[in-house]
Amino acid sequence: MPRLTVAIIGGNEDGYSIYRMLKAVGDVEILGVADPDPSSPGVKAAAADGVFTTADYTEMVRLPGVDVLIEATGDPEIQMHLHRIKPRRTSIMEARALDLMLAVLREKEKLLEARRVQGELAAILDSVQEAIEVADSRGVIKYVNPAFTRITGISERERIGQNIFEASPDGALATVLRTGRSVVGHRTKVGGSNAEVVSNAAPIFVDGKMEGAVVVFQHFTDVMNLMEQLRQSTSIIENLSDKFGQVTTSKYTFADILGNSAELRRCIQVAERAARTNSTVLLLGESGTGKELFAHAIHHASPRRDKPFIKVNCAAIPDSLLESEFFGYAKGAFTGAVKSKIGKFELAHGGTIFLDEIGDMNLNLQGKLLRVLQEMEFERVGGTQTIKVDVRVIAATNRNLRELIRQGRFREDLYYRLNVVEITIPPLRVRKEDLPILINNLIIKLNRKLGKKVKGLSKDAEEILYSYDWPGNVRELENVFERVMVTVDEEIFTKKHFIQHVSQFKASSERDIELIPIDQMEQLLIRKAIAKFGTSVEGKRRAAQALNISLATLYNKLKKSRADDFTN
Ligand SMILES: Nc1ncnc2c1ncn2[C@@H]1O[C@H](COP(=O)(O)OP(=O)(O)OP(=O)(O)O)[C@@H](O)[C@H]1O
Repeated sequence: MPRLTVAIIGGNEDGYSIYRMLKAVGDVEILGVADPDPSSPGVKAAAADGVFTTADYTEMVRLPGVDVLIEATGDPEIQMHLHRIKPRRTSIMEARALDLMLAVLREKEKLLEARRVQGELAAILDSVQEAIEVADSRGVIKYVNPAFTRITGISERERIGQNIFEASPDGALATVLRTGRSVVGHRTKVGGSNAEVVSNAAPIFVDGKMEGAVVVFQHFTDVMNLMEQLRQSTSIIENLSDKFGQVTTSKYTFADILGNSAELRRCIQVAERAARTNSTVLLLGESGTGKELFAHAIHHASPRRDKPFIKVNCAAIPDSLLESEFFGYAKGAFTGAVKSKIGKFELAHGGTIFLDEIGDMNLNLQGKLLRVLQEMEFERVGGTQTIKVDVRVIAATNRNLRELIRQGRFREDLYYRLNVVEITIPPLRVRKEDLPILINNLIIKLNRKLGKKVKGLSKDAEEILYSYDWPGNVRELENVFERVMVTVDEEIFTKKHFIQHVSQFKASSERDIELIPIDQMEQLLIRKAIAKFGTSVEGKRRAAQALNISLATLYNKLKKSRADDFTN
């Protein structure tokens, strides 16, 4: 088809617009653009495209073979002049006609854009995995994609043109057209096929009027498979994040155990030797002597050091929860078990489990623990799958296990299982030569922590500290120093500071107290501490600290005294 040749006079906005649009029209050739201003957008665009440009519009008239001169300046004088000088075969399109032409061209451009978008959409809809079906407001099916045919076995030719109210009257699409409301997760059989699907459908509104509806669906088994995969992934993630939050490792090494007394050195020696093996260790000793410190150090010096070190305080967890704490529970094991939970033995796999206050565990659980120690396998509470673990066990207690066995409160067989290596850490009162190094270290540590400059102790302070029996052992020593260092702002501590801040010293050295049975005295002190600090968990923690006993021991004593009024 012969090309229509045009020349544009005027490179301003109008000239530029028409230049751009004509450029996009296939069968029009632009021969030149004229404008006295070389920086006008029309002239610049033409020059960039290699199209002839000039400042003199009369040159356009002389261009050989030009069919149409487009006059875009709007200047009547130029228009008249052009009419006079143009060759006969050349037409002139004037500025007024331009608007009409531009409008027509813009419409064409929009149409082309719409076709392009339609093409792209069709390509997308053709490639999605879910089936798509569209019907107009009367229910006439207008579109189905290839996935529709793949899932239902119904071809596009068969389906398009049918009415959805006849083809699938109970389906999501018909429901949406009937109600005007979206449908989510609708499970149905596609009419005319055996495909069971899960669909989502929504109305299509144009200018507030429902023009039709669209449904997207998947094969039911695909959805079920996806849900199963999702469920499995969620459970893996939950387990991992559960585990991540709970796994701990050892915090102390043998270097953190201070003291040069022969008694303590002997314990350290045995513990170091035991660390190199997998043997179960039973740590005995009064409260605050450093049993937990030893457990950390043993794990740290063992080949398991990079694996978890998991502590379970058997006295702090109610009997009813201890079993699931140890072994975890399966989903649905009891009301409230909405998901499964990993237990401490599983968490400790590859590493060490530290069973603190083992003497406080109930007999029933002692039996279960014995089985795990023997076989290293167990089931989660409410679960059926046997879980095998490789865990090194360190147990500790400040109770007299032999006495508990005699009373029938501790299983003898468990005792022998646990005490493969038995280490009894001596109380501080029998190794007072460890006091200087412990005190020095405490002062350095607390100076740093509290921003103080304490240098040491006066002679009389040393005397009183050395003459005291430290029933709460190293923990008590730590608490006494922290209390004094928080409240006293002096570089050298004297006897008076300790007497003032440590009621036990007053009791033993300055005041006569009435003699009453020890257990009654203990209850009195516990009542006093609870009354002072309150019955909240934090209050109990502070009470235990003031009494120089562990929180677990406090709970125990509360339990034993049946002092229900103390407990929450
Ligand atoms: N030899 C030691 N050197 C340095 N610090 C020690 C030593 N012994 C104990 N401690 C410190 O004393 C505090 C109490 O120690 P730990 O908790 O290990 O005692 P425990 O015997 O496990 O007590 P409980 O039986 O009450 O649980 C801790 O802060 C610990 O770091």
